Amino acid sequence: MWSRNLVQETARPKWKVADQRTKLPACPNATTRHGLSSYTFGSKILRCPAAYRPLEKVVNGQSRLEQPTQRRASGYHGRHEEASPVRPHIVTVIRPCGEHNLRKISLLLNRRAVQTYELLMADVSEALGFPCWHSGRVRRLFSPAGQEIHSLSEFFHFSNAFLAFGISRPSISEVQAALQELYPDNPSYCDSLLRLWERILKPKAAKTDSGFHDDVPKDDSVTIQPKANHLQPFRTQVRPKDRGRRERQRGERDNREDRRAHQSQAKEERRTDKKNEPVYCLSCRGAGPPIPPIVNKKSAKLELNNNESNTPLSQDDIMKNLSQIKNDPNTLQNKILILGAQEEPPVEEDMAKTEMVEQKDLWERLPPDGLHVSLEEIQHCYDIGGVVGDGNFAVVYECRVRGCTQKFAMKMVDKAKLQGRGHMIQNEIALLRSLAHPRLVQLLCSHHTDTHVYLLMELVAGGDLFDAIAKCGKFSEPCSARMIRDISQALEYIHNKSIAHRDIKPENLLVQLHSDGSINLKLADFGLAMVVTEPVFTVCGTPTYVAPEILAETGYGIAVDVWAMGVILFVLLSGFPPFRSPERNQEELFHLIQKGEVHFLSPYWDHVSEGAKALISALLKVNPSVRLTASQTLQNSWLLHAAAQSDQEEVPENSNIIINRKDTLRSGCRKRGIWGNQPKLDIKTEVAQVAQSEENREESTNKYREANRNNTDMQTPERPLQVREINKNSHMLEVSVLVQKADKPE
Ligand SMILES: Nc1ncnc2c1ncn2[C@@H]1O[C@H](COP(=O)(O)OP(=O)(O)OP(=O)(O)O)[C@@H](O)[C@H]1O
Repeated sequence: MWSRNLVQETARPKWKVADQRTKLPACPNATTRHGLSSYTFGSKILRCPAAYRPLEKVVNGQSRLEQPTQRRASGYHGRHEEASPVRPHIVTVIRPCGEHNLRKISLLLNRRAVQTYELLMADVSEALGFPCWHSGRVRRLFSPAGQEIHSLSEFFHFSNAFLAFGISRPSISEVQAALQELYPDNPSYCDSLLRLWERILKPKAAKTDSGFHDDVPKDDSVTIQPKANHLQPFRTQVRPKDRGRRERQRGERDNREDRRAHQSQAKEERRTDKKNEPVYCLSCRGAGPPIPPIVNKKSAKLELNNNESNTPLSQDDIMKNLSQIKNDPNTLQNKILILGAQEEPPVEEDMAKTEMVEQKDLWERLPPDGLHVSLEEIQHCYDIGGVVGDGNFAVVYECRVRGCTQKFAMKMVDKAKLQGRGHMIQNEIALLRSLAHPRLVQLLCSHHTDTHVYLLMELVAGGDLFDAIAKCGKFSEPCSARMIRDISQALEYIHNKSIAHRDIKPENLLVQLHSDGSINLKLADFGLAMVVTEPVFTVCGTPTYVAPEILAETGYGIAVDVWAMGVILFVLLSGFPPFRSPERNQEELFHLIQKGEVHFLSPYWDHVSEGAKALISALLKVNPSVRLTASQTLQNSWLLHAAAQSDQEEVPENSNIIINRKDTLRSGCRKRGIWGNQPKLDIKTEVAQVAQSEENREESTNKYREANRNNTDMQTPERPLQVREINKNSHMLEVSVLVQKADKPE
């Protein structure tokens, strides 16, 4: 059993899902399973044949409820009964979307972390690609034999496979396709299940509402609130008493259309705005004082120097100055001044001073920090600009305090999306308030309205490391060393406070661009961070970066962050992660992580120094007690040497670090954490295939260096990646993205 007092959990673990969208051919067959991945739990799936046997091997008829519970003979996993409903549990969910499309996911579920059935449904839906606001979101779950699931206990006892449906009635062929996907090797079992479904789906003029609506288009493009009255046969006709509701919904739809029209009009007007004018929401424009022109990012620097000199000060010096002139550097005003000082473009001094006076007054007009405010107050105080990033729970916008010239990031968290995970954002706010370090994204203040939580943060304008890797493919040793130094500094700081971030990954590392073209990383997203005082057992994180001790459930601590940093260093230098499953099978991936064997494959690693490889090996030690710490990493000789080299290097003007975020944002591949650029495990074949292109790249690299020396414009060849869209023509599926090794350098 889980030891309750050992679980020091403050944040609900995230369920991370591999990409699982499949387009079935007209006649589904075994090949349709290609590319699907499952969430499994290391080698444990292999050790528990009764409860977790692979879906394909399920034999006729019995659900898990009917199967006798088998005790495992070995007792290998002491803390759970293998069939215990509280044990981490792997389930597969299939959502038919039309006759030839379906979406399939496999999830590793930690029963203890699931709080309500509604939350479970929302998470499953989100994992399938239907967020809670989406009309196609999952409304009903069924076992393969057609029993509807109504509660958490049913969900965790019933089956390890489910069919998910939206509001519209599924057709028998959709169900058939889903069953064939679940049990491709067992057609007779599929047939017997299908007979049950035929009975369930048979249209009857029943008196009760089945919860499915036959008048809804199959593509779920219309939002209709579900009416769940379960265990009833599906109904073909709409009850008269539903009409009022439908009309209301139609009214809502009209409103939405109005809103959309308004938005597109606003967009159009923005487009015609003068070049260089900041883009702000037109609807908010009238609400506050007029926006002064964008000037004087240097102003804060001058003021903070206390007019003693015009030379830029480091942030540390500014902090010192601030405390000397009796100001508390942790006040909101000074945090913002300090951040302002980090921005570069020089402007006229006088204007700068005037602006500073304005800015100082402005902070008093901000809504109270940490308190509940109205939307009007938010609109009155802030100008919200364009989107700079989005995550599972939040959208981050560029913003300004009205009347102030400095740009910030406003992270808006939709409370509806949190669904019982409100403590995650509270946790993030509480931790960020207690932290202040140049390698961490700074929280300035927070507000909440009835519907949203607003976090005013330092704006880190260079995108995140995920996008940078997707753009550049891989990085030089000096550049990688510099980034790892930044991450280590951030980790050293939080680990000294016993805080584990628990979600170190490129998406959470923001790229700060300096005027000289150099970059630094800043650590963001503390949603899973926690103070670790004793071993933690909660399974969370992102598969590629998850540490073996998390998977082993032996208790973990801050060392999990260092493991993830080791994975990142590997990715930075090679462009693909150290532990990969060619079939995107999480079971295999977790097995490899727990084995912890790192292979530096030729030719990818041939040109990487032994020092870099040694550091990776020292960071990716399976045993956390012999793994390097963040402080030790900072003392590593390769890191010191290579990072110093990077500090001295001139950054080429055509450095490719500034990336077009649209590709990755739109595709959603960053959300799903896809590493499409991983080489297949059959490396011999691959080596043969890429040998030629490697030669080409070598040649091209030389040309690039030459071009740099001559200062001519040329794109970096160090971009072995191409973004390729698949399923482009299917309106049912969102665009999936594969990042592939290019045959030739660009
Ligand atoms: N201060 C910032 N400045 C610029 N961009 C930011 C900032 N904070 C976040 N972003 C961008 O927004 C994205 C989403 O932010 P964040 O990771 O905090 O959201 P989330 O919903 O909590 O994420 P997750 O899905 O990991 O829980 C980031 O990946 C990053 O690209």
